[in-house]
This record gives sequence, structure tokens and C-alpha cells, in this order.
Amino acid sequence: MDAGSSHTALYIYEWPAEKDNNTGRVEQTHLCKVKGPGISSYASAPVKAGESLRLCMEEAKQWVPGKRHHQTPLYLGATAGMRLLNMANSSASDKVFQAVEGALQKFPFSYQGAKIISGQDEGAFGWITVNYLDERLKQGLETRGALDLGGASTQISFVSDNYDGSESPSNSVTFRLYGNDYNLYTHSFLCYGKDQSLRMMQAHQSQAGPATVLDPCFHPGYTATKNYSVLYDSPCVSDRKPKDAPDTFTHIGIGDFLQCQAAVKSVFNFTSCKYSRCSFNGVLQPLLQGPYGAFSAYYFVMNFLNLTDTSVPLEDVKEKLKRYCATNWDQIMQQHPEVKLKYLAEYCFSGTYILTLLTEGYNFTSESYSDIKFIKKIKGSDAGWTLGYMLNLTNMIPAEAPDTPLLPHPGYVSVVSVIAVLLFILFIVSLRPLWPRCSKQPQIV
Ligand SMILES: Nc1nc2c(ncn2[C@@H]2O[C@H](COP(=O)(O)OP(=O)(O)OP(=O)(O)O)[C@@H](O)[C@H]2O)c(=O)[nH]1
Ligand SMILES: [Ca+2]
Repeated sequence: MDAGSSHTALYIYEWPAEKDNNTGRVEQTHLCKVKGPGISSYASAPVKAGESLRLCMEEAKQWVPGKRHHQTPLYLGATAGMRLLNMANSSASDKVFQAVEGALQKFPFSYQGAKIISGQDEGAFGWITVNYLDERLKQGLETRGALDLGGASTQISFVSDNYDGSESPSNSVTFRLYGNDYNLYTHSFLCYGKDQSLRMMQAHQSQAGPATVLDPCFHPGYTATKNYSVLYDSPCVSDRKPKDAPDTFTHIGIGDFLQCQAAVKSVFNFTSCKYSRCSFNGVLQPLLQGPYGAFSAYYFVMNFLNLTDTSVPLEDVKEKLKRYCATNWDQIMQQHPEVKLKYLAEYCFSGTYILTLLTEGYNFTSESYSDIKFIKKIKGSDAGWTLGYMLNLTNMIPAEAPDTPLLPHPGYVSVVSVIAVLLFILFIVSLRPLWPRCSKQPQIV
């Protein structure tokens, strides 16, 4: 189970129960999205966090054959929402885990625990998922970097030839998989998921605590009354809460992409770097290299905006987004009556944030932008950290390359069958001297 900051999802993975489970045949067979918010939102009513998982767990009981329930390991990993709750109020986060644990243990699966996973693991397992599903690991091919944009944090992970890990060990993960060594660069930026970065930007815009906030990242015609205490209720912004601010402010959209880009840039710090090169906030980042898969909110947002085609020049992408942001809110709502209003109101901001993070933050250029592919699934399985996490915990990826069989499995079956038939014929033939003679007796008259 992926207990994310914005929601929890339950994934069911399946593979043949033969001994040869090193052959990259793990598949996602079901996804259940838990109704309601992520578990970290239940800090003031922890029991409800456990209850929220029940429906998906019931579904899992239907999907996994009854006789396999007890043999099916169940893991829950929580990401940035619980990291933030743990920072702000560790006893509240413990209570949420107790409630979740109590609820999950009531089910017949082999419960293996619920925990917060580190940002490094989140990045590294996302990278493993993408490259496992692409069969790049097994075949020792060039790997694909992984870009994950969540609600509360964002991860970048890739292999770069000139990176040996010694400059910043906390950004380095080494693996030996299928006989190949990988030295992976990975970083997770807490607070730089799209929901928390929106808060950071709005906190920046409303430093003086005005009663009205004019926001270039929301459409012209958009107005909403918002609560200062809700906006500042996160460790990502809590230290910036203006004193003497009114309880509420009126949030008014003005839909100006260039101003929005400038406002988004204000959440990144580019001033100092003690390494050979940095992305932002003084974090080491080696030279970008190879192709990249960008998933979760990268995909949701760029897919909605019809901007998943990265062969379109970056300047044209920006131009399209500029026009989209300037479109009147009424018109946007009329064009997309089926989309949740919260998502709809934020696509201009989210698209601008994504382009700014990629180009200003990670240093993708007009040329290297086309190395990115926005993806949701690979061969039917969702891109995300859960598959890599599960493969690791069940020891499904061997360090050494498995002995490569001379023939694939069906080939063996045919050869063995032919040999068995030949041996049988040989056996029958070898019994020939013992056969009763059936020579014709001369008839005695
Ligand atoms: N537009 C749109 N946004 C979505 C959808 N599903 C999730 N989101 C939003 O996209 C952002 C990222 O979602 P996820 O990748 O699920 O984030 P998460 O795993 O909950 O958060 P982290 O713990 O930071 O990884 C959040 O702001 C979600 O509210 C969707 O189907 N459409
Ligand atoms: Ca996530």
C-alpha cells in the first residue's frame, strides 16, 4: 500500500509461482484507490485512518485467491505526508500508524508492517520499478532516470557516468542487480510536491498577511475565500506565518503565466552550492544523462494540458500554457464540467510548476527536455515506488545474473519429451530378442 500525502492506494502484484521468478514477470493485477485523503490527514482522528483502508482491503480479499491469503505478504509504506506529520507532531503520527496497523492486521494476509519510507528509498525504488518493467535491468541496458512528483515531495533519480557518489553520500545508492553494478544518484525534495509547493508560493505572496491575494497562477475570474490558518498548517510554511493576519483572505486569479513563473521561482533557492554542481537549495546534482520517465503528478497534469508530447519545442509548450493560464475561469469550468474543481483550478499553477522545476530546478534545457517521457503505466503496471519496494522486500531481484538457460522453458519441455519418446522406442526395440517367436509351425498332416 502506498500511503501518500494526498491519498492511499493498494496495489496487488502477481507472478508465476515457479522457481524462475527472476525472469521479470511480476505484474500489477489490481489497483484500489482508497476513498478520502491520505492517512496523515487523520491526525486528529487516527481511528478513521485505519477505517478508511477497509474497503480496499475487502477488495483485496476478493482478488487474491482464498487459499493464498496467508502466503500473501502485505506492506504499507508512507511517504511525505507522514514525514511532515512526524516532524510536526510525532505522537500524532505514531497514533495514525497504530490505527492503520490495527486495521490491517484484522485481514488474513501476512502483514509485514507499516512504516515511513525514506526519501532515498522512495526515489531509488521508483527508479527500480521503471527499469524493471522496461526489462533494462535484466538485460543490462542503459537505464532510464525516474522523476516522481507527489503532493508533498518530489524525487529525481538517475545514473550519470561522471558521478561516483563520494561528493554527497546521502544522494547515492548502490545496487548489484542481475550481475550489474549501479551507482544511482537520487534526491527527494521534501515540500516540493505540487500541493506543498503551492502553499510555499502562496505563503510567499501573502507574507504581509493582506486581505486580498492576487495570484498570477490562477485563472482570471477565479475568486475564493481562504483561511490563513489552513494555508500555514504545514511545516513547509509554518515558520512564515504572518503576524496580525486576518482569519481569511480573498484569493483572486489574474492568469499571467510569466508572473506565475516568477512567483514559482521564488520557492527555489539558487544562491549557494558547495558541490561541483547543484540543482537548487544547495543540493548536489550530477550532469543529467539519458532518457527519463516522469510519472504521478507529472503525468496527471501534462496529460490534462495535452502537453505530454515532449518532441514539441519547449517554447511552444510554454506558449500553450500561457494561453491556458490566461483563459477565463468560467470558460475553463464550462469546458471541463467532469473535472474536480480543486484539480481544475490548479492546472495552470501545476503546469507552470512542472516546467519551472524541470528547467530551472533540474536544469533540463530545450534540447534535453525531449529526453523526458511523461508516463503513467509501463506494460500495465503503474510507474511508482511500490513495485520496486515489493521486489526488494521479497528478494525478487537477484544480485547475480541467473544462469542463462540454453533454451527457454518451452524449448526444454519439447526436448525432454522427444528424448523420452526416443528412449521408450529404444527400450521396446531392445526387448526384441525376448519376443516370442511367431514363426509358422509346419503343419503335420
Ligand atoms: N489532476 C489530477 N491530480 C491528481 C490525480 N491523482 C492525484 N492527483 C494529485 O496529484 C498530486 C500527486 O499525487 P500523488 O502522486 O498521488 O501524490 P502522493 O503520493 O499522495 O504524495 P507524496 O506522498 O508526496 O508522494 C496530488 O496533488 C494529488 O492531489 C488525478 O487523477 N488527477
Ligand atoms: Ca507518491
